Amino acid sequence: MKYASVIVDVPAMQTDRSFDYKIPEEWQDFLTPGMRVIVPFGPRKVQGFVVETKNSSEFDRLKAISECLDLTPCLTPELLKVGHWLTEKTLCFKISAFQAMLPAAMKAKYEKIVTLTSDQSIEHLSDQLQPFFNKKNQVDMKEIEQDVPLRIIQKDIKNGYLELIYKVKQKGKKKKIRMVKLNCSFDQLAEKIKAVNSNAKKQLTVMTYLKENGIRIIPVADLLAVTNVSDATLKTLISKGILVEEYKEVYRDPYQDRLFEKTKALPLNNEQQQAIAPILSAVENDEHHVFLMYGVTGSGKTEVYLQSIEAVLNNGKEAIVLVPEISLTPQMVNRFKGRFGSKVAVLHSGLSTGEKYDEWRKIQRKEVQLVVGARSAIFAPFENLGMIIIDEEHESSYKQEENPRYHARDVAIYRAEFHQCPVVLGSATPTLETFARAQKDVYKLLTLKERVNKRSMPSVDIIDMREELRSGNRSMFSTALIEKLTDRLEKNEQSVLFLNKRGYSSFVMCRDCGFVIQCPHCDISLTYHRFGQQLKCHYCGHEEHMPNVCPECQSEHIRFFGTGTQRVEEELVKVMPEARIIRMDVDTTGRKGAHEKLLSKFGNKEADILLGTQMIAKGLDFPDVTLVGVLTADTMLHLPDFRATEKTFQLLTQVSGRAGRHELPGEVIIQTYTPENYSIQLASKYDYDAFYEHEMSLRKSHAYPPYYFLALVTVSHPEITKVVSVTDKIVQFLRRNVSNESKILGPVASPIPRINDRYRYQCMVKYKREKNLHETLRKIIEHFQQEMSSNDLMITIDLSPNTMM
Ligand SMILES: Nc1ncnc2c1ncn2[C@@H]1O[C@H](COP(=O)(O)OP(=O)(O)OP(=O)(O)O)[C@@H](O)[C@H]1O
Ligand SMILES: [Zn+2]
Ligand SMILES: [Zn+2]
Repeated sequence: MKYASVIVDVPAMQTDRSFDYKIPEEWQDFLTPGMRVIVPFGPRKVQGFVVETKNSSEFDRLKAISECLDLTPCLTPELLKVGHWLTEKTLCFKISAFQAMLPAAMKAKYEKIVTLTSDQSIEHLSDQLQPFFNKKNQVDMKEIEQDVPLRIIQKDIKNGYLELIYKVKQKGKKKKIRMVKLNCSFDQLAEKIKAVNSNAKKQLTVMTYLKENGIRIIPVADLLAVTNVSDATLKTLISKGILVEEYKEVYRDPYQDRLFEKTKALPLNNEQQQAIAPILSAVENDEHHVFLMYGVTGSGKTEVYLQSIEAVLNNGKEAIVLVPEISLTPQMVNRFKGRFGSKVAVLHSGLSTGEKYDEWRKIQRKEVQLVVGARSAIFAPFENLGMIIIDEEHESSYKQEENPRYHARDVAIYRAEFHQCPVVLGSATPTLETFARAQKDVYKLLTLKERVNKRSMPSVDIIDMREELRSGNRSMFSTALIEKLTDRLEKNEQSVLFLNKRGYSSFVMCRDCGFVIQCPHCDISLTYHRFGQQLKCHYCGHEEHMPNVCPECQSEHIRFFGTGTQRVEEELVKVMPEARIIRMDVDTTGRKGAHEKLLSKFGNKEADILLGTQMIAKGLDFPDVTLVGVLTADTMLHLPDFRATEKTFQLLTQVSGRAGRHELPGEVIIQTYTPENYSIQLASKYDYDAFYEHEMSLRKSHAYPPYYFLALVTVSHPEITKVVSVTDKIVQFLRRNVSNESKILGPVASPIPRINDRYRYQCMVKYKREKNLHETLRKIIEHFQQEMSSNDLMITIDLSPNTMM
């Protein structure tokens, strides 16, 4: 008898371990760890992951596995290890860790389909399977399962003749394209052409086209386009039996119809050569090191990545490149596709569930060797990893803000250790944590001090907006900014205007009584969206219509405050009516592909000014951009977050880096109400080193990372008294169980004290060494387990909190 240990999909403390099941006879040969199964669990049947198979079990009276969901493991042995580690590291349930590593398609409802890998495969199929594929190349798994044992199907999958795929039940998603196929030989076609009535010109056109070009099968859309006939003509040919219709599954590659200009490795300059040498040596010798490539904007970091990857692929290994979601622009993707073509899979949240699954399958089937993607691409199921690159290492989006609360950088280092390969972290403004490690030689520091071709960094002017106001300028643009924008317009150069929206929204306030409209469920003001005159809550999604009068005092003087991009655009049109403006924000980029269209319009110089939010801060590389304006530099400075200054510094540096990247020199204007703030001052001088020193001393005196580690416990419940008493108990328990060296802050209300009608309290542990902290935190969860499942209590623990919100 064989047994399987299974982690079941019941996310709770009591079930957060593996359970043993019997493996039915017919599946014993092929059931391997990493496959998903359905098992009886109490009165129900649940999904689970097989984590181990074995010949004996210490338990008796075991139930048997009811169903196998995979015929190929969806998690490699290494990823299973990563899952266990994630559980330890982030205190999440094992099942959450495993599920986080799979594409969404495999968590949704789906049908299982078995398909032939190619037309020739049918000849090699087992006798029992052949009949299913005589007429079609895709068969529902349910049909086959009834007659053919799974191990026979699995054998043909292993041999590469069949593939099992999951088809997500999705509405309106196109995953097949309509094709027409010739239903006779070319000789027969020639006969038919002679026989056709010469009045049927359109039919003749189609038939002749197919014959002369030797085409047997073609997408309908293409055929219609080249022959200029209508669908009705094809229908006639189909009804005559000359053509047959067929739907063919295609990879939903969103970049498929773009052509990539092939690029070649550029000769590296001196600094680049010095930076790449140790990386290449690690690749050659299969050594695990973490490199920090600290290079100013435009210093050619990406070129170094590309050539390092080339070495990895030449070595027969695979690579993962993480880039922040918002800089995963077509421009960025093109740089990788241009160099590595079809060896690249791209994973980002703009793809549909099906598209993501297609890209993931390319990795699993070893059809690609390189993945470029956002955070979750770190779980790409490569088995022969040769390098992991994290571009813009400092980006906060690398941390997942829901369970499992992991940081992609930690996962990268863990995986790279396993594969004995290098990790390259790149940034012009590394996080203090990372830079501190590089200073201590835990990470190897590689420095690119100069821009490519010794181009100078753009010069930065800080404009004090309070001065502007005093001298009578009440608009949102300083005199200097307007002057420079006008100058660029005259010279036919381009400008980028950046509006820092984070932590700053357009709220609605009554000018008479000062009443601010708040979300009825959360203690936060609603954000005004001009589109549809709606007020929205960014935390719970609540929406309401903009009122005409103040709900408090009935005054009509109720207005929205704050500067949305739309407002800026309107104001800008007033002062510079002749400028062509492209606005990029959530409203203009909501539709799929819109982002890309707007950027390529700007790239083609169909506009003079690109106006946008965070979205335009990164990765953009346009040769004619010579001016960058930051409208309000300080909106983020005042967030209740110890990283607020660091984030401001990073953002200002990134934005400034968009100007003067090619032949033309660049200029930057930073408008601010707090010009004396050191992060603004030092960003304007590109002085990361001084910023690092200054910020480190503050972190030290306030006991924040990187000097201390943090653990944040957040408690929420619909009743405030409950929240307070639970948080209080937690704090007391922590005090009894951590060392004197550690500091415990709280209980206090969270910076947003109520979300979605739930009150929120928190406490924080600051510690240097605390061997038993995980253990202690686990005990807390265990203690409240009962109330968490029955009494609507929620406790979340974040062991690397990014924000304090
Ligand atoms: N060795 C080289 N010779 C000539 N041009 C180069 C070289 N390396 C990079 N470049 C070019 O210089 C420009 C800036 O390089 P790249 O985008 O790689 O810099 P980066 O450091 O990644 O920038 P950022 O972090 O600001 O996005 C690009 O247009 C790139 O093609
Ligand atoms: Zn009022
Ligand atoms: Zn709300």
